[in-house]
Amino acid sequence: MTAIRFTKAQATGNDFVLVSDPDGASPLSTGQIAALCDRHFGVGADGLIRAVRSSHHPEGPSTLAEEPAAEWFMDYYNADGSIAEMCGNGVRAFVRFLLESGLADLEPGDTLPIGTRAGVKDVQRTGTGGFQVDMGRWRLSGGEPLVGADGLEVPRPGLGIDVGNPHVVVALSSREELDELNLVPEPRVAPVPPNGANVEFIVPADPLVKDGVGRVHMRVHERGSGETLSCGTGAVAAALAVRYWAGVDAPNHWSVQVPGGLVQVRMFATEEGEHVALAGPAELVFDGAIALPEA
Ligand SMILES: N[C@@H](CCC[C@H](N)C(=O)O)C(=O)O
Repeated sequence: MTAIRFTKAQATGNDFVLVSDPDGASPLSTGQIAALCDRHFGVGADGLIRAVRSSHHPEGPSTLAEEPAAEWFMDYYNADGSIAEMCGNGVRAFVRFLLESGLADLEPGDTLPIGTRAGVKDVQRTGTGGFQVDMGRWRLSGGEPLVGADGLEVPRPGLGIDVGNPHVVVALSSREELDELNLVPEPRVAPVPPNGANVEFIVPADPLVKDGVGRVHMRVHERGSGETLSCGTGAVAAALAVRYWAGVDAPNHWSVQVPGGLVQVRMFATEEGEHVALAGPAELVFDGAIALPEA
């Protein structure tokens, strides 16, 4: 059995195993990824990220055609080994890893473009030591499915939103209802989304808007990972959904409280239409080596 070196990272409690494979020479099987992410027999994480040079990744040609400066590709997998298009917390952890490994530089005010399956994402440092990611365009998608969950007496309507990966956001009536949800069983979405979905349950804070910033509490069940302490793309979808429901006077800056901390979501105009950005912290936790099971 060969050993693999890894770094463990977290971003508002959403945790990741990061492995460096600059030449894309060591792809991991679904079973190997699930074994590394296993919290009892492996490192334990919500997802795994391979750092691959875009020039050596199968999706590299489209990445480099979009942005030739996107040297690094975030090759993201969920804890069960399934592929995801994008991870908002993961991209901040990925940039922290690139910087601390000496694989990239990012001066305050500069931008580091990162390749993902959902296109190139521009990352900047924030004034508080974290990172802000321009998540790009978003769209309503998947209609208004009904969502059932352990703890809800009857299914509730959700709102489908695509922010590079699929989400369904469900509004609950109180903090008690949010706290009492059991998100170990996967929420039931009907009709079933063709590619699955991450499901966010939200409750507006009281007051909803304070000092011009919208505020919302969120819990999430992630596709391929189960309940997590945070989901960056989920926080973006939650803020977009609440703004959509709140109407024309709703703010374009939202603070999303998740079990693992606080992230900021901002909507802003660009030449190609509205973009949405996500900001928050990301830290490396420890390095190690672990035996890699046969593929
Ligand atoms: N935790 C991530 C999202 C990871 C991917 C997701 N589970 C999916 O399958 O789409 C985030 O911070 O956005």
